[in-house]
Amino acid sequence: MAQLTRVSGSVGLITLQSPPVNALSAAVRQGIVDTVQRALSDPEVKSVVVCGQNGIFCGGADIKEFGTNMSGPPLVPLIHAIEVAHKPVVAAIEGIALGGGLELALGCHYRIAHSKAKLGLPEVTLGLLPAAGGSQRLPRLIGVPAALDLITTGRHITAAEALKLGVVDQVTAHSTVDVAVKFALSVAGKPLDGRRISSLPCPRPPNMDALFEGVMKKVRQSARGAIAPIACVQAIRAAATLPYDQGMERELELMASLFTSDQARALQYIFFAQRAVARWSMPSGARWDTSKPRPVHKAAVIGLGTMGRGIAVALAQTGLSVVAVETQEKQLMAAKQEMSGMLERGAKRRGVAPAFDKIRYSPDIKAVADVDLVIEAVFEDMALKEKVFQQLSALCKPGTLLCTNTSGLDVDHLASQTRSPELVVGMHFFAPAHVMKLLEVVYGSKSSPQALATAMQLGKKMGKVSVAVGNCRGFVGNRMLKPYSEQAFFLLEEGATPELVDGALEDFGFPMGLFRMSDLSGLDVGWRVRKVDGLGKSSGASGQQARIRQGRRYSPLGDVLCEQGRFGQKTGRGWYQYDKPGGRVGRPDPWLHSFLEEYRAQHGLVARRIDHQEVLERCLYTLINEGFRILEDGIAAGPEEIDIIYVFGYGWPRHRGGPMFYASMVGLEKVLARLEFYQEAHPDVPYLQPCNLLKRLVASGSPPVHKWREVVKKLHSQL
Ligand SMILES: CC/C=C/CC(=O)SCCNC(=O)CCNC(=O)[C@H](O)C(C)(C)COP(=O)(O)OP(=O)(O)OC[C@H]1O[C@@H](n2cnc3c(N)ncnc32)[C@H](O)[C@@H]1OP(=O)(O)O
Repeated sequence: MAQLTRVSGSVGLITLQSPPVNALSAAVRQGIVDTVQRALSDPEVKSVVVCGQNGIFCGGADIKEFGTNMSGPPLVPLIHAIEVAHKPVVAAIEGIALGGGLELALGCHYRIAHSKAKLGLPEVTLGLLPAAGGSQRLPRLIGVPAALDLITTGRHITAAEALKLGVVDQVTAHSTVDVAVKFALSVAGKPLDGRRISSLPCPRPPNMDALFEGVMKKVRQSARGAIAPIACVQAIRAAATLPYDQGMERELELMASLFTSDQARALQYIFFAQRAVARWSMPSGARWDTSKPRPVHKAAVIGLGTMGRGIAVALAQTGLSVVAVETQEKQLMAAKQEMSGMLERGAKRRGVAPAFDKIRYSPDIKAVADVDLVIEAVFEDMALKEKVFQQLSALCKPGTLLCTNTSGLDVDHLASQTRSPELVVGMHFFAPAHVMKLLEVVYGSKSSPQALATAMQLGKKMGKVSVAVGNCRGFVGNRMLKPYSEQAFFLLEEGATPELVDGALEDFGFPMGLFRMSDLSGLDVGWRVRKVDGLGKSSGASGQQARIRQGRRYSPLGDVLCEQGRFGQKTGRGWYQYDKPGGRVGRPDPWLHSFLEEYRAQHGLVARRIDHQEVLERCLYTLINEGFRILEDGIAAGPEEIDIIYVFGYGWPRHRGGPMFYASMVGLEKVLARLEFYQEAHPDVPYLQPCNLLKRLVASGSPPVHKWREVVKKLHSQL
């Protein structure tokens, strides 16, 4: 909806009214058409200001309408009608002007923004392009290179940057609407020819072909298979080379191919999933909107290894007072030095002063006495963590929340070491903790809703995408990774190479295949865990028996490499070879290929041809199958939790929407059939056994992914 009022005698003020972000729903578009028409035909109105209700200009097209039978007036002619108006129209931009919102403002003759406003064309992040003239008007207004940057990244810019680039004409720290109305009065009756962006020539950059070629190459590389960024470049090229009308035709044509694409559906699913996971619930029925978080002003981090350093820096950057505890003097000094650098670089990037004074370093764990929350980040060793939790329980003031940054150890067991198990939760950060967006917040069987609410709120404050999950070995992310990596090892045994497996996964869209990733994080990490689990020691025996552990198929390949000191990048050798220890560029290693051949011969394995499809099906479908088990076990409340964890923490390509969404796109019948097929071929691999929930969903006609949450809820209520 939109409302027209007359202010200051002769200014027609059009206010968009559609909370929470004044998105351009059918009703709002109709409202704009009607109010613009009335304002332009009213002889008393000499100029017009467009603004949004509640200090928010406009969040763009109503994403909820996509995928429905869209009705109401389309945006392009609506914006065109504003641009060709004979009375000046001024956009008063407060809060946000995003997507269609900014395109609407670009159709106005003047743009005035509040200093705190954010502007952008984020359509690419939803699998689209700015197709209400944005791809044609923006390059005409600010030039091709700047438009390429904004449109292909979808980044939001500040009002100050918008002014510098020429997106807006003026920035004010006062009431934007008042300033815009005053300005509208001053330009009433003045000629508008130079103010209609579509009639401006697009500035042609020197070496235009080379520029577009270079940008296209860069975009293709970073897009990892996403089609929207490429279409954005093509649309801007049309702006730079074609007259406006033809450019608009090209924009429409490109948008048509994106609008109904699976990628757009996947990206829009992720947009809503990210918001859905913030509305967490616990099996007890406790929910985000009924559980009050405790205030956290002061926090402590125990253990200043890589994770602890990142967590402490992230907390300090959030504005909290932090006590950073490291009992080993040498490690404390090293941490202090590195964390100062991290704070300095972070502050420089954000244009603020470094938060050095927010962190107090201490070698003594007693320094936690007055904090509101502790995050334990010591080495991943249960005995050590047990001891720390016993100490924390004795030292902290009553009511202090105790969190463990473990990547998979039992939160309930740690809680049992304390006097107040209801105050214990897991906070699983991802390295580097001050950069990575994902936070798995793990509630144990005794965690109180308030404890979970506090950790979730803290995560949000830290700028993390926080996902609440139940307690089990590996939680959601690492638990699903296990069958995935197991299949990759089996594929090597059966004839694949690390580069073949990685190539398939990277073509799918992962930034790094499993073996490349394993070289980066260190092969010894998993080896240590396997040894604790009673695996991880190569028996030296040969034949099939050597590859059966604890009653199931097991591949000792990774263990054998570790026994040879091949830990990955840090030792210069792993699944790949590197120029030197610490080298970053991995090359296929002939030694490893011979080693695989010898290994197969030793174990009576005959190599066969493996293609990309088999790699994807075996690695990804077992991971998805485990995702269904996680839903069945009630560890994640819905597929959205799993998908957000994989997109934000595990490099799953966003344009494929996360593993569970991907399964729904592939078709659950197909996933089930392929799992059954592989299970028949490998009966000694339990992870290939299709899980009951998957079978149940297929039997009930494979409902769409947004219905799974309800199915799972029903399933649990029947138990
Ligand atoms: C015809 C095709 C044309 C396409 C052109 C386009 O315009 S595409 C859309 C371009 N716009 C965007 O991509 C903006 C998306 N929104 C955001 O980035 C953020 O929501 C925000 C506007 C920056 C606000 O962020 P904030 O953190 O303050 O709040 P939330 O993200 O939680 O959002 C509040 C609720 O508003 C819903 N919402 C936001 N934007 C839209 C939108 N464009 N359409 C529909 N709904 C939107 C959001 O889902 C939240 O709703 P809840 O029900 O509370 O979850």
